[in-house]
Amino acid sequence: MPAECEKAGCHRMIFSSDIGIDLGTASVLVYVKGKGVVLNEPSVVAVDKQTGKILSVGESAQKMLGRTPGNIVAIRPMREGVISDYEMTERMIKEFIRKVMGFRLFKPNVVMCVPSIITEVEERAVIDAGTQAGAKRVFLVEEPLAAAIGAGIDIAQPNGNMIVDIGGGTTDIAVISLGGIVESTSIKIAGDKFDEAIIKFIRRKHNVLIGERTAEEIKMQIGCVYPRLEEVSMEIKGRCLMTGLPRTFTVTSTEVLEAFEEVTTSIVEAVHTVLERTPPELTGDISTNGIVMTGGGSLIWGFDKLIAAKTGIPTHVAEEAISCVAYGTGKCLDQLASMQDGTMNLSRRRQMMG
Ligand SMILES: Nc1ncnc2c1ncn2[C@@H]1O[C@H](COP(=O)(O)OP(=O)(O)OP(=O)(O)O)[C@@H](O)[C@H]1O
Repeated sequence: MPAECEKAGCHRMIFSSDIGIDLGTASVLVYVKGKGVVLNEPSVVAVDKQTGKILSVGESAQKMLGRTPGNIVAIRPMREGVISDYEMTERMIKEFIRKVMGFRLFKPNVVMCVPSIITEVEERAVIDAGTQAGAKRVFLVEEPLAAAIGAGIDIAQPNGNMIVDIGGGTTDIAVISLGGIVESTSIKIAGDKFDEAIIKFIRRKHNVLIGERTAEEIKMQIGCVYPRLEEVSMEIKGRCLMTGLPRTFTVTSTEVLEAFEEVTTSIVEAVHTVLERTPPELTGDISTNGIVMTGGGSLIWGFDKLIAAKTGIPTHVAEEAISCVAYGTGKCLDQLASMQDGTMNLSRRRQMMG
């Protein structure tokens, strides 16, 4: 809605755009009302250690990870779904808000998502980082709820749906009915742990050290959590631990499947735990509706097949799995517009004045 500028003597009309932010361990997505998802960048900040000056944020900062000279550090300020470096997170959000909104007289309302199980202190840190970064008010929504909304599930119905959202730092599993979370868990095992598993496996089996980015590439290109019909392989480069020299060698999808086993088992066990705690009526609904997977981690080859095989419940990966949470925060913005009494119609909500 256009609003008149409140500055004395100014009668320009200002358009205030509220925004939704998926503040993730691996990436930040920003949804602007009326425009959709307008930013999707890695959660990385590059800083000059001597001056404290931010050199770059997002895509360009990620290119520096592991490649910086002594005076520059490239930091991932979010770890395992929560803020690990408060100041850097705040500055990163500020930069992303500036990027999508440019100069504005009015501060935007911001809907941000958080894992379904976090402490009050961690929640408070997200709200503070958002307000310090320039939000008028920050509203929090649990990630699996936002993911379900973004995946197109009508969460308001008295009908059980299960969401498995595998991000970079956390996997959130939730059963949703009547607009709220009935059962859920959040484990700190997700995309990053798959990368670590590849690094460890290659060091043990091939005596070669590879970096995080190479591990992520392997995961995306040939990784799998369920046996592929045909084995695929890729040539990679690393540093031989015996000679200290560069070495090129081949890794196969069967090897990666083996490397992933422990991480995959933890996620499947968490899904089982939530299903076991779910009331029988809702379990019946879930077996009819199927399990919906979201988040970048769900794109590892065969995840839907694996969950379906281990639970006996049809499972599918949502379209635009990585953007579901951001779309969900966007749809929550519409609820903000229809708010009469300053509260959001979400199962658990917090709001703070900036
Ligand atoms: N095509 C793909 N195949 C496999 N993994 C992928 C793919 N695309 C992204 N990922 C992985 O998904 C993870 C990031 O997912 P996403 O952006 O949903 O997480 P996030 O929201 O940043 O994290 P969190 O919700 O845990 O805070 C990363 O580990 C990334 O490597």
